[in-house]
This record gives sequence, C-alpha cells and structure tokens, in this order.
Amino acid sequence: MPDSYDVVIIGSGQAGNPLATALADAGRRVVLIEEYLLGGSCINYGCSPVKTMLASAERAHQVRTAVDFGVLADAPRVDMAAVVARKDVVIGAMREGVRKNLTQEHPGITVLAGRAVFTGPHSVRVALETGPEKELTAPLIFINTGTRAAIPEVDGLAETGFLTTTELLDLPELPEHLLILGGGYIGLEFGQMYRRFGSRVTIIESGEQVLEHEDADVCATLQELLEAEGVEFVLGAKAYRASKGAGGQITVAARTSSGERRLRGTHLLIATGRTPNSDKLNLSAAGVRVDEQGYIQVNSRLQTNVRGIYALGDVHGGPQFTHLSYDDYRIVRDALLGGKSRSARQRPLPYAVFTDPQLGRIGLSEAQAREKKIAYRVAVMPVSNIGRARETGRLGGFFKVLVDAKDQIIGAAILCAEGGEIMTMLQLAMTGRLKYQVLQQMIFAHPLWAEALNNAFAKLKEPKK
Ligand SMILES: Cc1cc2nc3c(=O)[nH]c(=O)nc-3n(C[C@H](O)[C@H](O)[C@H](O)COP(=O)(O)OP(=O)(O)OC[C@H]3O[C@@H](n4cnc5c(N)ncnc54)[C@H](O)[C@@H]3O)c2cc1C
Ligand SMILES: NC(=O)c1ccc[n+]([C@@H]2O[C@H](COP(=O)([O-])OP(=O)(O)OC[C@H]3O[C@@H](n4cnc5c(N)ncnc54)[C@H](O)[C@@H]3O)[C@@H](O)[C@H]2O)c1
Repeated sequence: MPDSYDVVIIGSGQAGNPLATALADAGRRVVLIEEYLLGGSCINYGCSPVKTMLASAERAHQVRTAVDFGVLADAPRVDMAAVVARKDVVIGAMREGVRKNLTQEHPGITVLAGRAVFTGPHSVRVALETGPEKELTAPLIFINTGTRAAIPEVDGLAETGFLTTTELLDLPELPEHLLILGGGYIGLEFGQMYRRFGSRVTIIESGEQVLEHEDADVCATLQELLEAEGVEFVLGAKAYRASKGAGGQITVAARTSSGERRLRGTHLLIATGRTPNSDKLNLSAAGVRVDEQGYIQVNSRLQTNVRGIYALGDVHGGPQFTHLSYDDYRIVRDALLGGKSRSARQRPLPYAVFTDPQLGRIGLSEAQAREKKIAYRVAVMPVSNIGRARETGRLGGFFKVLVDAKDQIIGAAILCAEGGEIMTMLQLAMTGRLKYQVLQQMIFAHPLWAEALNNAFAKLKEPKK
C-alpha cells in the first residue's frame, strides 16, 4: 500500500525547503525527498561554498597587494586543504540548519533520503538510501530537482578526465595550471579565485566575449581587469578535442579565428552551463512535458501540464538563480495558502557576478533596450571618479545606468567593488519608481560607495547610433 500525503516535494532546493515548512505549518502532511544533500546546490556545491572560498582568495590578494598600501608582507602561501576545510565548516553549519529545520522543527514533514521517480500523475516511488523502496501518493507534487553541469561534446573529454565545480570545490591541492572551458559566471568567478590562490588560469570561451548576455563594454572591461591579475583568455574558441599526455598534462585543441590552438594545463574545469535533473524522474509516467533541452514546461504559475504537479527553480528553465527559486516558492505558497495569483514572468531579475570588482545587474542592458526599441539615455561613470574608490585603491570598473524618457531608471550594470549592493539601491529606486533626480539629490553618508549615485547621472547622454 502506498503511503498517502497531502504534498510530495522532490528535491531539497531553494524552493522545496521553505515550501515544505510553509505547508507543514499550514497543517499539510508533507514528504520531502532528497537523493543527495539537504540544502541542494546553493548551500552545498553552488553559491555558498564558492563565495566562502572567494573570501579566502580575496585574503590572498590583499596580502599580495599589501605593499601598495604601505604594509610589508611576505608573498602569501595558500594551503588549499585549509581553504577547503574552512569552506566545509561554513557550509556544514548551513546544511545542519536546513536539516534541523526540516526534521526537528517541523513535525509535519517527513524527510526521505533517496531518489524519487514518478510512477503516475500522483504517485512516486523512492529508492531509499537505506535499501527498500517506498511508494507515495499525493494530490500535489512539487519538482525542485535543479540542474547539474552540462558536459559539452568534445572528443576525448571523458578519457582525459575533467572537473566540474562540485569536484573542484573539494580539491585539497592547488592546480598548477587550470584550464576552464566556459567564460560565464562560473568561469569568471573560479578563474579569478584560482588565479588569486596562485594557479595559472586559462579561460577558453566559445563566444566572442565573456558573459554572453552582457553589454560588450562591460564584458571587455571585466576581462581587462582579470587579465591585469594574470588570467588568460582565449575567446571565439571551438574546443573539439581533449587529451592527456603521459606526464598527466591535459591538452585542449580548439579552433579560433586566428587559427588552431593547443591549450595545455594540469586540470580542466568544465563550466559551459547546466542541464536539468529531469531525465531521471520518469516524467513520462506522469505525462509531464519538457522542452527539447529537458527543462520542465510550466505556465506563469509554475504549474506543469499535469494538474497538481508544479516545477520550481532551475529545473523549469529560464535564468538560474537562488533568489528566483526562492521566489518560485513564494508564488506557490501565496497561491495555495493565500489565494493570491502572481506571475513568475513579471518579476525583476537582479543578479551579481562575484568577481572583484563585482558586476551588479538589474533591468535592461543597453543591447536589450536597443532590441526592444525603448528610447533611453545612458550615463557612464568610471569608478575611478569615486572618492571611496581612491581611498581604498579599488579603482576598476564603471557605473552604467539607463534612464527612459520619463526619467525612470530602466537598467543598470554596476562594475565596481560592492557592485551588487549598489545595484540593489538602484533596484529599490526602480521598484519605488523614483526618478533618477531623486538619487542625484539624495544626501548619502560620506564617503560611502552609495554617494556615487549623486554623480552617476551627471553625464546622461543619448545612445551612440
Ligand atoms: C558553482 C555555482 C555557483 C552558483 N552561484 C550562485 C550565486 O552566487 N547566486 C545565485 O543566485 N545562484 C548561484 N548559483 C545557482 C544556484 O545554485 C541555483 O540557481 C539555486 O540553487 C536553485 O536551485 P534549485 O532550487 O532549482 O535546486 P537545487 O538547489 O539545485 O536542488 C535540487 C535538489 O534536488 C535533488 N534531486 C535531484 N533529482 C532528484 C530526485 N530524482 N530525487 C530526489 N532528489 C533529487 C538534488 O540532489 C538537489 O539537492 C550557482 C550555481 C553553481 C553551480
Ligand atoms: N553569481 C551568480 O549568480 C552565479 C555564479 C555561478 C553560477 N551561477 C549560475 O550557474 C549557471 C551556470 O554557470 P555557467 O558559468 O556554467 O554557465 P553560463 O551559461 O553562465 O556560461 C557558460 C559559458 O560557456 C560558454 N560555452 C558553452 N559551450 C562551450 C564550449 N563547448 N566551449 C567553450 N565555451 C562554451 C558559453 O558561451 C557561456 O559563455 C549560470 O547560468 C548561473 O545561473 C550564478
């Protein structure tokens, strides 16, 4: 006999966990199934471990550049095992918090360790870690199974051996020369991090610029700043073969516009995007539709084509961020418990790339504004104009803010130390529909980074044709 519940949640991701607690608090009998680690990718092998290790890399950078600030220090020696151990302590505490919340603080939740597969539209089978299988039924099923690294088709890749971020984050030694396939979020954050730890780093990107969706000026400046730290880039590179030499050296062969390249290193990180964890769910048993890449198709309320089955977070496609998965939870919670209807298609999309300087992004890029034929003016201000930047020696980058015909801010790219935080102020202004002049006239405490918003709009210009 299957065990019957009110709600089945598959995956302990950024939507599944809070949804489990909210529905249990509302008196529903909830079962949450996780095949690997409670807390999902963000806590265990995504955002948090990366940002924790980036903090170690920043320390190394500060020591290396201390002399510029009149502080004498020997060259930093990085103990990767200790860096990884520190990360494990930080994320271990986070994971423990999730475990306690789900298993001790909410008696209405049953947590099962194992892989879930559909056996019908309202039933799943769980292959429990402890051995036996369990059959479950529920009228409501939420899929929050996330993604994994997409592995590109490059001859010889499997035999050569490669790392994904999950393995690299646990590597207790420093790669001598890290090759990174992909110059997106992961490529840039890991590229700078390992360079600062002391590796030689080469980023091999198939596109003509890093961060494929950003304006070319933003990407070029960020690339230059990373190059100044010694990160090497090979752009427009179509990698077609990987091989490993007798001495363990890895070679990636790539075609570029300037000819054939053979890129050699000691380790290879694959960072070419993600693929959804929908293929092992036996979705056909439930009749749930996916797109050609395997992302689960949902409507603006996150419902799949099968009544009672929802997909939340990265597994339904679109931008992949923790805060969006969490917002998916809020949309579903408010619909089920509050009778409110909000669309997942009309929400702001803030994000930050955690390089140094950070790139904080909100709203339209210049290319998107052009594509949508929106009349705009653009203000560009170098970070080196900012007092705080001069004081701290963090001079790289620029603010770029777009304003529409009604003086409303419609988009920003803030490439600056704490660029994510500054972007968030602009997001607040956008949400409150403040005209840019309000920020221009606001009294900010001196000398904060925020103060730069007084001057950022001084040179608002029509875009170049
Ligand atoms: C290296 C890296 C860095 C990142 N940095 C950031 C960042 O700085 N900021 C940001 O916003 N986003 C970042 N992201 C993206 C972010 O981690 C995800 O968008 C976010 O975690 C949302 O995930 P999710 O809720 O969809 O599911 P996840 O958190 O991925 O959870 C899915 C869970 O489902 C489980 N599962 C899968 N299939 C089954 C099954 N059949 N049965 C049972 N369980 C199953 C998995 O084991 C996993 O625990 C990063 C991602 C990576 C890889
Ligand atoms: N700070 C953050 O918010 C953050 C940080 C890390 C990851 N993430 C999330 O994780 C996701 C995955 O990150 P990612 O960097 O793997 O993906 P991405 O989509 O950001 O970048 C992948 C890059 O790889 C390139 N590429 C694709 N195939 C290639 C090939 N065969 N050879 C060389 N280059 C190739 C693409 O052109 C692209 O620039 C992101 O979409 C993001 O949502 C977010």
